[in-house]
Amino acid sequence: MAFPQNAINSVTLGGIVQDTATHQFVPVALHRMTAPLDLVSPQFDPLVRPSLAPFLLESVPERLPSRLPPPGMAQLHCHAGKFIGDGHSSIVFALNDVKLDGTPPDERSVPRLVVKIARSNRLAALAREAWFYDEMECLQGSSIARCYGWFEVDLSSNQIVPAWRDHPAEESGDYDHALDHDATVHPDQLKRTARRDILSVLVLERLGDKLPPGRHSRTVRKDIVGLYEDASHLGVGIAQDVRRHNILEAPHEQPCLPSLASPFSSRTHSWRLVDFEFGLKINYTLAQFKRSYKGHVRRMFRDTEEEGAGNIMYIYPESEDSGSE
Ligand SMILES: Nc1ncnc2c1ncn2[C@@H]1O[C@H](COP(=O)(O)OP(=O)(O)OP(=O)(O)O)[C@@H](O)[C@H]1O
Repeated sequence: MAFPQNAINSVTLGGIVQDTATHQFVPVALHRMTAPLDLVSPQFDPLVRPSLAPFLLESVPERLPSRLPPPGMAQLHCHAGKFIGDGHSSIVFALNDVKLDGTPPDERSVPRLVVKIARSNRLAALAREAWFYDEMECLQGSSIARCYGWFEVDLSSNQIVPAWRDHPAEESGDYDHALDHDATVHPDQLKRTARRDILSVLVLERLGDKLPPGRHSRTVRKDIVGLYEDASHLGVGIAQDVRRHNILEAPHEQPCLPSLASPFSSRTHSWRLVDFEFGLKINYTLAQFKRSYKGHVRRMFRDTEEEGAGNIMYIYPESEDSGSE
């Protein structure tokens, strides 16, 4: 039986929140959040000269209607397990002991899951990412991970999240740079930047390994370029964050769901994208998107190859190159 991405209404999550008095981990109940449609303000580059017509659309493409059924009321019970990875904004754990409405889920319809936990000072970034998962619903399961929802709970004064301390961000600045990507910052987002007492998470399908360092075949390169191309069809640019850490293998460890064909290219990808907090919704034509992501993807493959050859960790320079492959 199908288990749609909006079937879960609440999450009871163990292994993340600790009681400061007893030092015991306590389960917490998170409720489903809905990102308002205007949470992310689209960028609009005006078509000031006819010569810009190949690059700019007259308006930003509207969100495609959702194909999901009405939201469900399922309760997910789970426990945070192995640490999988982290970044500027979040910490990701595998989910274990998953139960839906009290029973283990049907493995044919519910994949292995992860929980992506916002750092206490990156609540706005996670909200932005949740918005992009909604915006790209038709790519979930083909070019991006399936997202089973955005959930939150207010923490009480005697609750802490040890993961925030145990997996600190590399840079300690408090400012949430995800907000730089909005022309107008939504009032909800401004409120979120002032809070430090919310546990905010995304529940995502668990994908495979990151794109490894080394030289990649033409087939892999084409597959990955196709992921960015798919997002462009929705007016979504994610070229700002092209890094091999955000390109993960499509899942193949059971239980997992089959990869779907891209609704735009009909190709079934072997790779998927994650991490959309720096996404842009913008009035670019496909040609302009291609100009923007191709250079970033080419540079990412070049760095990945050099990293494989010499174990060099690349710090990306500010300047961008672009052009066709
Ligand atoms: N759905 C997933 N399945 C498996 N691993 C994942 C998944 N999502 C994220 N990860 C792992 O967790 C790491 C951190 O996730 P992500 O890059 O989304 O975090 P972030 O804090 O938004 O990162 P950034 O530093 O780019 O802002 C990823 O590099 C990846 O290894």
